[in-house]
Amino acid sequence: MIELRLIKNLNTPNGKMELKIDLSIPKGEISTFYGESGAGKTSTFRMIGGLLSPDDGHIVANGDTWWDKSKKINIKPQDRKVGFAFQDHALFPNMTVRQNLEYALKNHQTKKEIDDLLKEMELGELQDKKTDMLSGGQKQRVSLARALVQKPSILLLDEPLSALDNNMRIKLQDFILKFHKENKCTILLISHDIKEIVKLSNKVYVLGNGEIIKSGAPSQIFEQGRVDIVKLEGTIKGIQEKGESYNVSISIGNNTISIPMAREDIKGYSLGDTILVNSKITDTTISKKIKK
Ligand SMILES: Nc1ncnc2c1ncn2[C@@H]1O[C@H](COP(=O)(O)OP(=O)(O)OP(=O)(O)O)[C@@H](O)[C@H]1O
Repeated sequence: MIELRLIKNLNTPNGKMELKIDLSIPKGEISTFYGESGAGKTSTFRMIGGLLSPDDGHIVANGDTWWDKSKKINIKPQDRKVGFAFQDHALFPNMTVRQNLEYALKNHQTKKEIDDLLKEMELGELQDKKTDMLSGGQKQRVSLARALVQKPSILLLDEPLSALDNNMRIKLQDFILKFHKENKCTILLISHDIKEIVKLSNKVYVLGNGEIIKSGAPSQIFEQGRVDIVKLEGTIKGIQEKGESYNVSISIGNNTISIPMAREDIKGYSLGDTILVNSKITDTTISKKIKK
């Protein structure tokens, strides 16, 4: 659990904005911050990471106080058990990809952990390249890899996949889910991509003008806006007869949704099938996945 009570006066192009966050973020989940540009998402993450000082409040992460105005506590960024991938990447430009990752290794960790990460994130071929030679998307992948090296219990990911092509983006979304499952860490994500948010998040906090204006499960948040969610890949986890129709539960990344289906529509589908979930969350159908 991360307890956040943050007050910070920010200077925006439209004048002063008071960022005011009062939240308890559940442990072990993926929670996403979503909202208009300039709402204060990155500033919130920078305060959790210790890169920006709040004006008032406290930050308590899994029982450890990282910052508390009244108790005069301010733990250094490197002593907070947090990994972060920020939009500016903050890589060492004159070091290679591998050296950037090795720099983050803790004493007890072995170089094999870097090898595994390079392989999983398809960075092997780039490992000896200096990071200032890389494209924006490649830098973004290195920055994400570096955040994961120490297997931190809390990860702050500020639009970690925004510069990637669709294929790589989907691969790394799956990798983030796998990493989350294996390490049981708490992930805080900033994303503008609704498909990505629905796939990855347990909970969404919508930030507007420095305050949380809405929070809930992704389906609740995006249902209200009737946002198109086209073609998300899922797996059939359950088919339950309910009178004349069926309830089909489908896992999509970190979420499970349940949709009603008529007897004739369910023919040809079985447990474990990988399917595509089409259209709006509020009006969902499924279709066969075409094998490439
Ligand atoms: N150290 C600071 N002191 C004062 N104001 C700041 C500081 N850092 C950022 N700001 C201002 O705070 C506002 C919110 O910025 P922030 O980057 O947190 O928003 P955001 O929601 O992450 O936006 P985006 O989605 O565009 O990244 C901006 O107008 C920014 O100029």
